[in-house]
Amino acid sequence: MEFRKDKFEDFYEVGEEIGSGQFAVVKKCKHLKTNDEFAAKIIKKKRAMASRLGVKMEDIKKEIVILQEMDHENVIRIYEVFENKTHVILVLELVSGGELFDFIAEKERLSEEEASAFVKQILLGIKHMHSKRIAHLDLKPENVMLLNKNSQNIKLIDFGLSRVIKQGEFHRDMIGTPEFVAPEVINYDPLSLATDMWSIGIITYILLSGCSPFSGKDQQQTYEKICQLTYDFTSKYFENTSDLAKEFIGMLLKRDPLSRASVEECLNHAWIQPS
Ligand SMILES: Cc1ccc2c(c1)c1c3c(c(C)cc1n2CCCN)C(=O)NC3=O
Repeated sequence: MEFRKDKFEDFYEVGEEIGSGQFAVVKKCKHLKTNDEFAAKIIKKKRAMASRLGVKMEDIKKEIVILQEMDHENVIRIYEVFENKTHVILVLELVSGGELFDFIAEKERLSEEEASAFVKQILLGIKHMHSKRIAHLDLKPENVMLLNKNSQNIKLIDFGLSRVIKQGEFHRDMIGTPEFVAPEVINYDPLSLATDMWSIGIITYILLSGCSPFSGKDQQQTYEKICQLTYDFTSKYFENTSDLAKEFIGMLLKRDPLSRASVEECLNHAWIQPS
């Protein structure tokens, strides 16, 4: 797989930084010829084998291959890739609505109709990924972006941890964000497409209540709560939540990955907006 070796700045005007991670920053950029705006994810290449800084080219290529396979309105698109001595630059579709995380924070909680509409869009994006045997493995409100302010349209981003899960094959990997990882991640048991379904259960719980079912005072306590599956709907925020919504969450927050609802079963569940 070859990437453009031209100088990125000769074709794009680099704008403000809009995000940053361990070895990558995301900046707005403008295509000089067309004036179209994009998001540039600038990933630092790992220089030497011994170095801990940067991302291995094979992992960068895995993310790019997964992005190039995506073709769905609820999944962010990749347009082109530049590479220089020190970095790889992914030119990605820009969304301007910000993170679902911030949207929830501002609104405190959402109505069940709003929550169900968001969850449906996440399910449609995940259905597309799972249809290609790709698990996201880092689903959380920070990785669900709104197309624009106050729109119900969302796009899934950040496939740095995504994996192709071949039929019957399992991956073991300690990845993801503590609050959103499924028990099998903590127990180093096989990961699968069902690992994403657990995270969708967590996201739904947060959309409806504003609180996170397993978050503890530290990572250790969070992991314990996840493995003991100690969650409930007693929080005052669930007083007016329908049994249908609780049933939907209940069919996802199951310890055994094989007993969790699939993305199709979720889309057919009565709580998901018919439309
Ligand atoms: C308006 C805005 C603000 C922050 C953004 C983005 C867009 C954004 C984007 C992307 C990524 C990987 C991260 C992004 N971030 C960083 C935060 C993501 N959790 C992306 O692929 N397209 C974006 O618009």
